Amino acid sequence: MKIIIAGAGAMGSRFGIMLHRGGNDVTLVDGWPAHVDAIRQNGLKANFNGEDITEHIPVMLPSEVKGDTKADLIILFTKSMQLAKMLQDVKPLIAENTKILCLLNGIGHEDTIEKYIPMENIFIGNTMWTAGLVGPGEVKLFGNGSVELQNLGQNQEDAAKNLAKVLSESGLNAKYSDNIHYSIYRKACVNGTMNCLCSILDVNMAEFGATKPAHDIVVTVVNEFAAVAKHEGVDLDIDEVVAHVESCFDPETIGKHYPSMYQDLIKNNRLTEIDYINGAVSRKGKKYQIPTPYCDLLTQLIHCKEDILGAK
Ligand SMILES: NC(=O)C1=CN([C@@H]2O[C@H](COP(=O)(O)OP(=O)(O)OC[C@H]3O[C@@H](n4cnc5c(N)ncnc54)[C@H](OP(=O)(O)O)[C@@H]3O)[C@@H](O)[C@H]2O)C=CC1
Ligand SMILES: CC(C)(CO)C(=O)C(=O)O
Repeated sequence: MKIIIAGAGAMGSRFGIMLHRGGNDVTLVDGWPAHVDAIRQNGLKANFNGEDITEHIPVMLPSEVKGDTKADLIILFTKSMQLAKMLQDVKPLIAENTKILCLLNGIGHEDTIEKYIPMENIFIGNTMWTAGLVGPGEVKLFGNGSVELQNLGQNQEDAAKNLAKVLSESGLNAKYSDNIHYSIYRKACVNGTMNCLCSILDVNMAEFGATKPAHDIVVTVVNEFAAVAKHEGVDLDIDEVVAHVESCFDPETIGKHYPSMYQDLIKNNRLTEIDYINGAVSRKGKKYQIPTPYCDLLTQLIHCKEDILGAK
């Protein structure tokens, strides 16, 4: 399958490497010139579960995208703030049947994608895989993960199941979800706790989980997400979601991971996706007249930290 990874940072590199090793025709598109140059010159280097590997995958800057070969599948892996621009940049690669799969963290990305792509070609989901950029052209990949996805358009269920099969054949452990908005809110609860709290407290997920107040904070934040989700027809099972969030504390699985927001803000002084996670819940809370004090404060604290660190 001809697959374009649109946004080949940490996660795009993971998916690119695994799909390429799985025999797919993969091309990376990324806007960071130093990263693109390094991949071109030396291949994409990864420490993959302890083993050092180099994968030689074609790579382009968005400005180099041409429409000579169309993609069967484009997997979006930008940061939320870069999504609209990337959709414009990859337009020449999109044919009538090109499927678009969005696995970004955050809530409501379909509202952006719908402006560029016909509904029948949009597939949305989320992933529990992790990845870290070590530097240009180099990533660190460890642990296990999974993907859930679903079609947005009608009568596209078989296509969604086929996409899950293609990903799973490359070891990405993907499954079709018959209620992806539930899965997205459930995953957003992980990010709405782990990402901001690890960034504010300067810890990994296992270290946060080992603190006494961790459980109470997780329960309160999940309740705020659930109250808002209910207004959108998504009825979260709060105990199950709390258990899912707390499964991230396990140092034997992904507990030693520093969430992507930590990598952005603390490691690289880059702006964060907070407005698409806790910030989205705060905005929706105001709209539905539901108090979301923890999400409001966590959003503001992350914005304070962005200002203090001069994040760009
Ligand atoms: N990392 C993780 O473990 C996980 C991340 N996610 C989600 O996946 C999506 C992609 O995240 P992730 O792969 O972590 O994003 P990255 O920050 O690793 O990459 C995203 C883009 O940011 C730019 N970039 C990254 N680092 C630098 C740098 N130091 N200097 C200049 N540009 C840089 C690059 O594009 P450009 O230059 O064009 O800006 C890159 O394509 C997000 O929605 C995230 O929340 C989901 C699960 C786990
Ligand atoms: C790995 C995980 C689940 C941690 O919150 C994540 O999605 C991220 O790092 O952004």
